[in-house]
Amino acid sequence: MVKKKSETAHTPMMQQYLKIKSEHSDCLLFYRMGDFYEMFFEDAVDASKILDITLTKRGKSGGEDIPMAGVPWHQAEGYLARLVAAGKRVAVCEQMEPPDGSKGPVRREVVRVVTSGTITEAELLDHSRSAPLVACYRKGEKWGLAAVDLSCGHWRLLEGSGDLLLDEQLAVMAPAELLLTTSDDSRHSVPVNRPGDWSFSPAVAREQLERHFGVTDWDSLNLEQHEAAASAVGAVLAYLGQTQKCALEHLSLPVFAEQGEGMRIDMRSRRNLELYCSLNGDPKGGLIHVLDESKTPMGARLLRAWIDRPLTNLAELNERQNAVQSLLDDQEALHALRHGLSGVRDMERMLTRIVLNRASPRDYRGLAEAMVALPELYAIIGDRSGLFAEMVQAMQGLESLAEELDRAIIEAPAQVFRDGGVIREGYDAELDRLRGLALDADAWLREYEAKERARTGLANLRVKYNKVFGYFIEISKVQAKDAPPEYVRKQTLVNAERFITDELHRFESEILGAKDAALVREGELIELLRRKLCGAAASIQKAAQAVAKIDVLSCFAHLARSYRYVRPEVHSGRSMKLVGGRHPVVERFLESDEPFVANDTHMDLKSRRFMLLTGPNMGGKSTYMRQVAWIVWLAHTGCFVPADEARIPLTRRIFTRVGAGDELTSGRSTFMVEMMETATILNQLEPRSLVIVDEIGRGTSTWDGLAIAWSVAEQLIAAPDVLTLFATHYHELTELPDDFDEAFNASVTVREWNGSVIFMHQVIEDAADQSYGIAVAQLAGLPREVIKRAREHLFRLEHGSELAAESGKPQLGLFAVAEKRQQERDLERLRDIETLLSATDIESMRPVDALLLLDKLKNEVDRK
Ligand SMILES: Nc1ncnc2c1ncn2[C@@H]1O[C@H](COP(=O)(O)OP(=O)(O)OP(=O)(O)O)[C@@H](O)[C@H]1O
Repeated sequence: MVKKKSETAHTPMMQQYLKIKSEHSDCLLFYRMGDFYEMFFEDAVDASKILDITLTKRGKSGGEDIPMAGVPWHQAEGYLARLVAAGKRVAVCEQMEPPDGSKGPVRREVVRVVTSGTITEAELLDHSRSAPLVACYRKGEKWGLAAVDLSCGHWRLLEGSGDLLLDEQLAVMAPAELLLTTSDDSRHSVPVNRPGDWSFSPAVAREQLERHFGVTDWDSLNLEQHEAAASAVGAVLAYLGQTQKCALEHLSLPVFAEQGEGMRIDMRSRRNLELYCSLNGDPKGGLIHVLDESKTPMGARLLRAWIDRPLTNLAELNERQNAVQSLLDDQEALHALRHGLSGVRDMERMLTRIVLNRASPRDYRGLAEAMVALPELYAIIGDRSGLFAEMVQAMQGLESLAEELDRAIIEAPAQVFRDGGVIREGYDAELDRLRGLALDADAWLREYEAKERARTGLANLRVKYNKVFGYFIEISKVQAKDAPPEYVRKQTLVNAERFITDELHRFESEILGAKDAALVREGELIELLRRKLCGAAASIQKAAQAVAKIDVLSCFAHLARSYRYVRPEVHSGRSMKLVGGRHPVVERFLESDEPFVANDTHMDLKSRRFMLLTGPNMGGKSTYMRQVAWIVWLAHTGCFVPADEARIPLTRRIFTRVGAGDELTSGRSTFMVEMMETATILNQLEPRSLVIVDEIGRGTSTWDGLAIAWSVAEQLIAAPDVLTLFATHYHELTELPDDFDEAFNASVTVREWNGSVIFMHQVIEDAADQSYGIAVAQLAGLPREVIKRAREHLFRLEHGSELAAESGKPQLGLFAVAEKRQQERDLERLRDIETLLSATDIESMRPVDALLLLDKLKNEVDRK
């Protein structure tokens, strides 16, 4: 702990620092001093460790050195990123006036608090995903969420009830920062802030909306009926007010749109299906990576959002599919669109930085280029109807602003405004004049010199410049006496006299001031442009969203064309027909000499609602089941699907239980995770669910495992309106179709050749004949001795009863063993009850003890 001396003993600057720091005690303070942001005391010590920068000292406090560390202002972004990533909040304190040596320290103010949910700098953000600030308001079971992506200006408001749905929605939103009320003690892995319960209120939302957006028509936001969401909006806006301290014109209005539920897929299933990354954490193995062939950052983010939140509204889905089809049918337009899109940079985030006054000259240039590209894009789209009509409309009307911005900003501006030169020549006459003044100074001086020589007749009159006197006229000693009276003598040298004139003086102040004046003029022009852009912010955001949509739709069309995806027919019936289905990720990563084997899937609610999939390890069961899940999922996003033909029932939920790794860090074993996933499925099943179960009951004894798998399978078969694909290594389960008409067997084929196995990856409608586990183990390189011994054991186990009959010892069948164990356990329990009762003296018992005993006995019985 660094001791602080009383404030009066500090320099005025340090007093100012301490005052500002005390107002932002929960933040690290970036205190602007000239070209650096300096940090002092503990902030300096912390930052020097996190950023690996030198810790120095400046002045003393209580007799001890004050630690200091600093970062150059023009490199602040990278340092901010690292501090925020390390969980810090940083208050950025700027000099609010030019330094003036005569008075005390210059006025400084905190202009912004950087937190993980309020970052806007390109370097600190992943272009392909949004990182929203989310406020969560809870009242009993009910909750409201308000998510705002400050860097793009989008809102998303949700309401619902129950923790399960809330956790699911929060996980999909993936907030960068969460705002909670003080009573909300839920645990989260993202930074949490509690901005004060007062701010979670519709009244605050109203007041803030009026202040920031001039909104008085509260009804238009549809928040009146959604108090929980409105309360969350209040918290977000109040927090942004506290941390951003500037206008937020780029934010769209927080309108509560009835989103309908959409398809629900819990976070575990998303992980199991490898949506964002492969199970081993590699993003390249995730579906998003494989599908994201978008051209713009806005497109990449929207693609993720569409895949993240599949639709269950058939009309909306159809609109998307129609748009994709229309581009697929017009290759020329598709090619031209994708070409046009590739030059469009991140309009949304550049605009945000411009509105928040944090932009670099390159943001202005980038936005100019993006806006200039819009007419070309809507010209290609032409008069297509449906979704396209809306998009074209959103992109129109910005032409003159785009033209002006393009005319104003040079082609390749510098990273910072400091040295000027950002505005093009010819854009502003006054700027051109000021710049011209500086440039033409030499010519003017030569002209002036010639004019004065001619006027005075002094042949050796010279106009010169030095740093001490500035511009002056020098005349040799001999001729100096003939200098005209308006020449004012400034200095006498051995051989010459130096003079100044009013005209020269005026010129000098103009020249010396011209550069500064040009910079100031440029600043004014940029500010004017900025205001115009702020005024058009909502339209530009809409245009950016239209660009994002065009990008995603053309990406879908491109995927369909490049990888042979077909348009799925999503229908309100219950049957599924996939012909030649493929796994979108696996098919891309296979070596070229190893083609992906396409497979069909036919399911319906009557006789084919439960597929029991058996077959050897490595046979392709997991791949097959995931491919079915992916095709169903993608079909609900508007994306075409990897198959030759696809007819898919409208699906409301996808559940998966897929061989998870241990979640040791969360203190759960493999078996525990398996059971939790299974419980989630069985407890939440609802009509129109698709269930994928890839192995169940492996982490425990064979008997327990088989018994659990069997009863889970029965439950799934009985569930109304649910389609299930169930892979297992328990061959005993292949008997299920004998007992249930709704179930059928399928297996992945394998061939034996020269004592080895060859995986055919073909799914056929039959149970697997054997398991090939030992053959796969041999392929994996298990020592020969172990394989040999395993074969002997296998033979003994498989022929156990025959061997036993031969040896005279009785052998029990699978269920006979389980039954015998159960009997033994029952007997044991009965003995426990007997012992308890015989040790009881009823005579001496108080009524309450009798009741307690009864309760104990009942528990024993219930345990059964
Ligand atoms: N249809 C297919 N066409 C081509 N290769 C495939 C196909 N399906 C699977 N494969 C290949 O086989 C490998 C193993 O497949 P998968 O993991 O699906 O087998 P599995 O039967 O689930 O095995 P296990 O029971 O051990 O989990 C995959 O990584 C893939 O390389």
